[in-house]
Amino acid sequence: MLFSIFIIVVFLCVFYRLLKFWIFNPWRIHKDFWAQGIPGRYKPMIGEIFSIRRSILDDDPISRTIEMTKKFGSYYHVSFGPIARLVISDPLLIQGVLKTNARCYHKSPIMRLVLGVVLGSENLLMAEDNIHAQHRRLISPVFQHQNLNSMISLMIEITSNFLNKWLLNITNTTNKDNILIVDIHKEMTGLTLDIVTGCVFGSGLMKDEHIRETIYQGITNIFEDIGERTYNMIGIIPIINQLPLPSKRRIDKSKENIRRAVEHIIDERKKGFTKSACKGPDLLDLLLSAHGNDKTSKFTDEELFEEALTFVIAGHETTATLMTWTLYNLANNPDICHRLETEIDSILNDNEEITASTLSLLIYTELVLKETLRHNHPVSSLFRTAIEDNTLIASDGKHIHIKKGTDIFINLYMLHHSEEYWHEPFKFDPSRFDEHHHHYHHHLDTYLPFSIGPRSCIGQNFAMLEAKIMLAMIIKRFRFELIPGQKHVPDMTITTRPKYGMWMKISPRQ
Ligand code: HEM
Repeated sequence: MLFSIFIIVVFLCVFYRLLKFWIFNPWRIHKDFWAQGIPGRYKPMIGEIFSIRRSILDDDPISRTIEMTKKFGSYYHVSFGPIARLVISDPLLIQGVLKTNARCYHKSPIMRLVLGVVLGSENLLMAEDNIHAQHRRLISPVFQHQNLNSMISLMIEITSNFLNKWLLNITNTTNKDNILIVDIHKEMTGLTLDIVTGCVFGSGLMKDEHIRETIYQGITNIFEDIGERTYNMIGIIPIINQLPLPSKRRIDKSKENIRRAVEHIIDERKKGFTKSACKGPDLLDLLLSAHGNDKTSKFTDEELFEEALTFVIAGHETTATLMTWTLYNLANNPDICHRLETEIDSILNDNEEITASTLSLLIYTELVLKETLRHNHPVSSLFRTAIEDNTLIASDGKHIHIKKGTDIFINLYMLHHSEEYWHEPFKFDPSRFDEHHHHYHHHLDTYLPFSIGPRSCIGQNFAMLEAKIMLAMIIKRFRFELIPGQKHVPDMTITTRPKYGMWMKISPRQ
């Protein structure tokens, strides 16, 4: 009897929680937005899932976001499944969430559910509040210029070896046309993974082909599964998200393999069996020696593992996506490509000796990367959730009261393509970032490729350094052409990588 009552109570509790999650909470938030005169629409239970899914199946995710912004403006409320969210592309609102009111926001549960299965919660990307602040303090010095500069030679060496392989394939005697046809995104992902793992793990990774393969394969598989799990909703519904379905089991297995490999690397380094492959300490050395002012707070083994993996996960797809779209833009804009070639030819010598000062001369190269970071931003949206009630102010002066539990979708794509802030926003034009030419002098932050505030990208200087080196070396040696008849669809799930790859014809320049 007692047992039956217990079962009924448990059942009612679960039922109530589900109702609250699916119906009461989102309804409360939407009602509040309507009362404040904020435009939007609410479809109970499913929200926008089907319309988003349709736009993905139709290979046109961008039109949807443009249409919604045209219809509702730079802030509006919708739902994603059971999650009520405010979509914002207004720069002042974005600044409020990421900077001014940052303490009222956490990363959204969606992100936690999607990436948390891989990364855990004790790392810079996922941790919150005090733990995040402590990790950020420990890690910030790791990315100082002096440390980054000592990584340049390794970045060059890895890129050079990589490009030599292309050349070898092209000059292969069986290759009569002297060209190579590749999925450039896959190539760039391989290259950025080589660079980031080289800079994090050093010789420990490079000397062991098995470990390297485990990490590469594991990360590739995990990325595929989490993308899929977001859109069939399995990955974003609590409890269901933990069920041992095939995708979850695959993720767990890959994660376990990666964990063993990375723990092995860390262990070897601690014992002094391996060392940095950079001129100075690598990221693992720097993590191992990071400590607070009191010299006592150091990372635990679990934290070390998670932070090292975070660098690899946060650092490779993003940079690869930047490279892919940069080459795409260059292939579509021969004049810009020609100007870039001229700059690179005049600054780089044939021995590929690149130093920090050579890099500082590659000004147009930087503009091309900056414009791609605007036009084809690798991270097109950021997700937050309000952990307490707070008020945001939009650039039109409107005060918006945000209820605790509201999800915020920061639409960086629309911010970077707003006609209000950018002249011809859909045109690829690196010169818009040229100090001498640019015509915008607004006080608002309208360009946020690396986000802003206490959670902005800690690897941004690393990423720009790496991208500049890769682009300069690639353009110095090769020319690119898009294979006609392809669809170029940005997959907007995690990064804007091209959904169907990016097939290009590569030929040597000299
Ligand atoms: C072009 C390349 C890159 C882009 C566009 C990019 C962009 C971003 C953005 C927008 C965020 C904020 C995410 C959020 O708030 O949810 C972020 C965070 C982060 N990024 Fe990057 N990133 C890039 C490369 C890298 C690299 C190379 C590394 C490491 C080596 C890295 C490490 C991180 C970390 C650890 C965070 C979390 C910081 C925190 O929450 O304190 N990123 N990145």
